[in-house]
Amino acid sequence: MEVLVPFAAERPKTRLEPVLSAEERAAFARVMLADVLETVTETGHDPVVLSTAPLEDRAVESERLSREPEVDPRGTIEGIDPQIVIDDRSLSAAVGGRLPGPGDDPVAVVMADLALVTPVSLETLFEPLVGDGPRGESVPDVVIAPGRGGGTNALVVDHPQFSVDYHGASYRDHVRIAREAGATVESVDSYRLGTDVDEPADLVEVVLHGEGQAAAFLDALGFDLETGSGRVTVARDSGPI
Ligand SMILES: Nc1nc2c(ncn2[C@@H]2O[C@H](COP(=O)(O)OP(=O)(O)OP(=O)(O)O)[C@@H](O)[C@H]2O)c(=O)[nH]1
Ligand SMILES: C[C@H](OP(=O)(O)O)C(=O)O
Repeated sequence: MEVLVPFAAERPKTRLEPVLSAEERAAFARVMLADVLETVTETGHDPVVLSTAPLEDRAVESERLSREPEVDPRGTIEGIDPQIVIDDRSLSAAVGGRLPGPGDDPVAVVMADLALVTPVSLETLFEPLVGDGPRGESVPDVVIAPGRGGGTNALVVDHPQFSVDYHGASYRDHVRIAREAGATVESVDSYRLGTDVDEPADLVEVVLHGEGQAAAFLDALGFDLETGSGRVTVARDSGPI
């Protein structure tokens, strides 16, 4: 099964602008990508990065980041060597171009900003379609991991008529598209798969529960929890550089 990891290499993570500089956002996106690629590999699948631009071109020259020996701002993916496909079309067009046709193997799509993803959580996505359990009529054609806020954080597709329409309330759109295509859908109930890192508030989850390079990256930049009478937030020990 092909596991696609879409990646916006240019100007990524704009919604983190209140807490990270443009260079830090680019580096953080790369580090989260590295965590996702490592996790996909640990499940026994070979990830394919579907990137808007070559990754080599994204220089990261942050003075502060270069002073952090613990953190590689490009993300360490030693020994993984993922296939990288460049496609500068929109997200939906690029992913849609690689979905399975009649008779093809299933294709999975796992977003690059799932900084909490673990092999166990990813298996809950893969299991219904490509797991070792008994095959039967209950095997779904499409498995979806919804993201908080209406998005689609991960998918496995085994139906030739299914298509993608990302952005907005794409979870609802994908359920509708599947039904209209005559495909059966299963939804995955997972905190880790449901947590994509879009906004400053999402960094709380990474600081609290992250186990990979993304959590180490935030720690190196001085992020920590800020607790008070209201909801927990994050703060960093200096402003963006
Ligand atoms: N290949 C490809 N991947 C994309 C594109 N847009 C977003 N992605 C990836 O899709 C996933 C979800 O992206 P979003 O959170 O919607 O967008 P983002 O660019 O990461 O962040 P924002 O700028 O804050 O919207 C991430 O893995 C992105 O890297 C695109 O146009 N092409
Ligand atoms: C791509 C988009 O991601 P979000 O903006 O919801 O993180 C979606 O899941 O449709």
